[in-house]
Amino acid sequence: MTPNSTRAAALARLAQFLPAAGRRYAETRNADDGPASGGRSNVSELSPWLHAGVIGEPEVLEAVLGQHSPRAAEKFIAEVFWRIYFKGYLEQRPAIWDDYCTGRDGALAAMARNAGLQRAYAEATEGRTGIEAFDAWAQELAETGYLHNHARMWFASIWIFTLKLNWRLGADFFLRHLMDGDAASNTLSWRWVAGLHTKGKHYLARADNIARYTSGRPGGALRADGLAEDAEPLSEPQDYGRQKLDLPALVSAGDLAEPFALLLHDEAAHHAPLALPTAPAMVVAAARPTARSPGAVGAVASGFANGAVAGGMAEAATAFGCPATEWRAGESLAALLDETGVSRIAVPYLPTGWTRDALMSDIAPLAAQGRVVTILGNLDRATWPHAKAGFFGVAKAIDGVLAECGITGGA
Ligand SMILES: Cc1cc2nc3c(=O)[nH]c(=O)nc-3n(C[C@H](O)[C@H](O)[C@H](O)COP(=O)(O)OP(=O)(O)OC[C@H]3O[C@@H](n4cnc5c(N)ncnc54)[C@H](O)[C@@H]3O)c2cc1C
Repeated sequence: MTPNSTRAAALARLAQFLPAAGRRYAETRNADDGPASGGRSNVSELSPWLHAGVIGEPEVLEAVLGQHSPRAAEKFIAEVFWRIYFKGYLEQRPAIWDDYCTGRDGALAAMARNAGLQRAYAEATEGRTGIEAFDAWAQELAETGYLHNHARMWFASIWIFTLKLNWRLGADFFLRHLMDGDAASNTLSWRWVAGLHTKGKHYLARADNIARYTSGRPGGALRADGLAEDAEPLSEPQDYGRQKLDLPALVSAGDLAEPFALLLHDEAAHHAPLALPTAPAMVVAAARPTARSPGAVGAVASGFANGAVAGGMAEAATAFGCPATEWRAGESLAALLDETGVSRIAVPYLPTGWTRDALMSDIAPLAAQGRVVTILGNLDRATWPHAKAGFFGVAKAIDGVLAECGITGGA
């Protein structure tokens, strides 16, 4: 069953998790206790809604700071900023995404010519490697569309260093199945595990660590025999230079004075986090989960994305009392707008990744005609300039950014 992608479900989950977002999170977040029908108790599981823009980071941080001191919530706040950091980092090095796509396509083509690789890939993705922990996570991912952060690190490490499979194929497997599949967090986390993000510093999974942090699973601790324990980090010839951020201007009510359409997409599926200064004359909804990969996208991940965008479209139409229409893949956005008689369109910022790749060729000509108003949230705008290199640059800016954005928890 596809989990409920509505904003009401996101807000309910936030409310349920809030009491645990302080010291409890800091102390227990590393444990992978397995899926739980009422939700895990030590991590928020908010990532699918955050990725889809059904709920926004500012409101999550505001709610957490409303219940916990900045000190007690420090760990949780930092994790939310990791998401924003990765986005800002990729925005300044978009070639990493382009090279990932090219490398993934090359790896898929190489696999199509190699029966041994096909077998190894099938064993890994179907959970038949014989490494108990890895196999459990492969199946859990396909069934639930979610993995705990620690499980993602161990899984990626075993994929790269023990099974010696191409990291891009693993990143692609994640994107095809994670409800929260995100071009920035996923690509850069796989690169981090491989030793490519922080050059020369890789993450090696260890059986004792896995057993310790999976001991709370219903079936007991997971075994992971035969892991590569002294593999070298991966390396690559490229050195990705940083390009200047080119952020859109702040949007004022004047920019949206004329009738405009609001675009909702895979990474901004709900109008509420956008806090529009004026109401749109119509809503246009574009869900493109199949653009995540040339391969088949899992039913749970695509169901969540399609549900989030369709639900967001219906809720926006009701909230603004305006018509709504779907913009399907292959249709012309310009033609769709011409039919409705609305000339301008407000587009929530399309970060580097497949959503931008899938939609931008239609949006760019409209932008060149001055018909597009791009909306970028204040928190991203304030944080991204700090995402120049390592996370440290963002970590030390967190207090200032929160103050600048007025995120105080009501204090
Ligand atoms: C190999 C690998 C691939 C990953 N792929 C993705 C991905 O495609 N999409 C994605 O959203 N996250 C990804 N992550 C990061 C992280 O694992 C998930 O964000 C987190 O597990 C989501 O669960 P949660 O909502 O319960 O997190 P919580 O622990 O409750 O954290 C709250 C929020 O903070 C953010 N967050 C937490 N940890 C991280 C992190 N390490 N990096 C970035 N953001 C973080 C998420 O938005 C999360 O919802 C990946 C990590 C690894 C190691």
